[in-house]
Amino acid sequence: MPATAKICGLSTPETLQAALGGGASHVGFIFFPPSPRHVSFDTAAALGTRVPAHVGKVGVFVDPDDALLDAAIAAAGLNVLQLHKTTPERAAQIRQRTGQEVWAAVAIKTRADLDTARTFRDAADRILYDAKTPEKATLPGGMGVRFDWALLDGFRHPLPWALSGGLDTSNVGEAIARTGARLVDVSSGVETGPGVKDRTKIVAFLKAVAQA
Ligand SMILES: O=C(O)c1ccccc1N[C@@H]1O[C@H](COP(=O)(O)O)[C@@H](O)[C@H]1O
Repeated sequence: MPATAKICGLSTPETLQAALGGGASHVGFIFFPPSPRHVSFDTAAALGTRVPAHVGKVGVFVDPDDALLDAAIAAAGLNVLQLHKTTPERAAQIRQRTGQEVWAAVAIKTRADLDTARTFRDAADRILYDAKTPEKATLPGGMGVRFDWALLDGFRHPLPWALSGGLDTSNVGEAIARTGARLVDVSSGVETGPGVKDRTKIVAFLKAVAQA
């Protein structure tokens, strides 16, 4: 079975269509105002209606409150919540309250950072290994930062998982071969500038994943 891919940070019908037409298993919408990929509820609603039922609709959040989650779920018809900078306790509460699938983003720079993944064992449905962005960065993701994939060698994953952080068409094949990832996630690697998704890059990325 080939690996599957989530295209994250979509904000236009054209780039969403490129992701769907190229065979993405998941599409992601960012609900974090400081991000250049942030979408309004109206935009998310318009995009959400175009996504067929077999494709996962992932909302990306940074330690969200209940009001934001409820509004985003209702607007876009989300079925996955990707949580950054959110404690296991809060993630478990969100999962219980919303009944949604929860992905816990775990920021990796050193092997010790993998310990955090274990803390989500009973709180999330999937771990998303992402690279740690610089200390003072505004965004906890979406910056094209990659971590050392060798850190995952021999790690007993506590949950199903996905690989993220600095992936693009040129390195995703190697990333899949090196880590054994069955699901990969990309944002800035399919852009021409911050928040500007490129249809050609999306299609090329998905082709590289399918061929890996
Ligand atoms: O993309 C963003 O702006 C963003 C904002 C807040 C939290 C997460 C965000 N992006 C996530 O980070 C990963 C990695 O991005 P990249 O491929 O390295 O650019 C991405 O998949 C998003 O899920």
